[in-house]
Amino acid sequence: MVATSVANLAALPLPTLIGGILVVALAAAVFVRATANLRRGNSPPVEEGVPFVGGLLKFSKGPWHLMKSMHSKYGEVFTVPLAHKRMTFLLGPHASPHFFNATDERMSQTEVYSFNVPTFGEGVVFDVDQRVRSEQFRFVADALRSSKLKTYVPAFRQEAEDFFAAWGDTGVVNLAEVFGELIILTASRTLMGREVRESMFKRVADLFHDLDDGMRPLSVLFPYLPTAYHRKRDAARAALSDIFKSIIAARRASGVSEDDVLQALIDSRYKKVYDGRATTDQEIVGLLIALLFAGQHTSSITSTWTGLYMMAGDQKYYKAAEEEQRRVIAEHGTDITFDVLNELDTLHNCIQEALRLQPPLVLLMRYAKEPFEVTTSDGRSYVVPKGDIVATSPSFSHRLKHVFKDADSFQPERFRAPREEDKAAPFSYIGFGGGRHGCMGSQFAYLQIKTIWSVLLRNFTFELVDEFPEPDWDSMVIGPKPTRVRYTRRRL
Ligand code: HEM
Repeated sequence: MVATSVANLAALPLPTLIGGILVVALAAAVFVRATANLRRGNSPPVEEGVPFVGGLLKFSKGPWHLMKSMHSKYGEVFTVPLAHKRMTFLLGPHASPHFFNATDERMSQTEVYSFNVPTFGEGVVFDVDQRVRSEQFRFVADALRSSKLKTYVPAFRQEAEDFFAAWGDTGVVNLAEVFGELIILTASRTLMGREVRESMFKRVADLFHDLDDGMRPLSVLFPYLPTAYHRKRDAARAALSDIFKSIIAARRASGVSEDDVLQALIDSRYKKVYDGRATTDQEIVGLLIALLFAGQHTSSITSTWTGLYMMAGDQKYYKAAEEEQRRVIAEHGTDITFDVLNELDTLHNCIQEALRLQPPLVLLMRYAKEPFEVTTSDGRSYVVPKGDIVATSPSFSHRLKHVFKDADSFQPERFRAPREEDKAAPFSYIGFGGGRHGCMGSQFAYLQIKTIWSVLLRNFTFELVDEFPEPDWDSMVIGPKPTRVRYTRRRL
């Protein structure tokens, strides 16, 4: 039967044959799409004109333009085909609660963030099931709770003062580079521990650099591709693991307990899984690396933007933050403590506003494990099908003009009464994410950035040498393009 049909086809003139094939292919495509839509119910609008690869190309230029054009065309919920996948966006405080409030059984992180496994290591975070992960995050939450954070402030201060003591009376620096170096120093003291800071900082910082350099846009799709960067990453991961395992062994042998996150992870025990055993060395190293990754670029980028916005224009906000420092010095003396940092509302709001305008994590993602319904602010209901990557975006949500007045301008006072624009609706402000997986290090980050900027405000004035920068969309975590500033030493 098949043979006969093929013979008949072969007898047809070529143009007729090609035409016939095209008609059949077109009909098949229409049928597949129509039945797919039926199968999916009323799924969100898809950018039909964009072929698979087209979405990817637009995306590779930075997701901002793609989100802007799709949002103006379709509203808060839409789907973009990305290579062989579909990414459905839920943008703004009306649609994004579906993202932030969903249980892990409905919207999972594992599928979309598992590219981190070669970096963080096996047996932790995205390499384990949800029950184990939530226990491991409990260890992290304990290590970062307020009573512990208080003890980290003197270390932040010491590192910042020593670092800036090496600056001259005046000079020109790239702030992003400065904070990149300083944040790994503070992290080494408070997260990795005294041993690393005192005797092997340079080696660990170099290894961390190689590990970080091995995480590139290509690694998201192909984390195990045998590239030179990935090989260096794997070697750095193994070397870091050896270093930390020997530190852990020495601490266990000596019985000495330190005040740092490493110690908190060593002392952690599972409650609901693994028969209540303690963390293994491999898990401790993996969690520590995951924390370094979560906090390093995000904090250094936010420190940089905070400074750049404060010193831009007529320096209105730099002067206001200086005034605030004068006030706390008059009240409490020159010490920088946990309680003093908690009084710095102006500086706090400047950091918050820098993070609103320039959140380093532009897209947050999950994987839809089951279909779910979402209703837009104008009453349209869609069913997002199982298997979609679901994304929301701090950068996009933070610029919505109906949520934030004059959304493109730097106005730290928007967070204070009577405006309090971030509180008008849940999930309006998502620089630290929110809901079930909100950032566990937000308080740590605020304390660290406030300490560093307090030291700077008390000792230097700044001016921009270059134009105010654009974001650099080529990186994984988005920061400003290199920008030079001039510092001048003075005492407040
Ligand atoms: C300005 C600095 C920071 C920013 C902007 C930031 C931002 C974020 C965001 C947006 C998320 C949510 C990710 C998602 O929903 O997929 C997140 C999660 C997380 N962050 Fe941060 N972060 C910062 C600093 C830190 C620091 C310093 C630490 C630790 C020392 C940290 C630890 C974590 C952890 C453990 C999670 C995962 C929480 C979970 O999945 O349940 N972050 N962060």
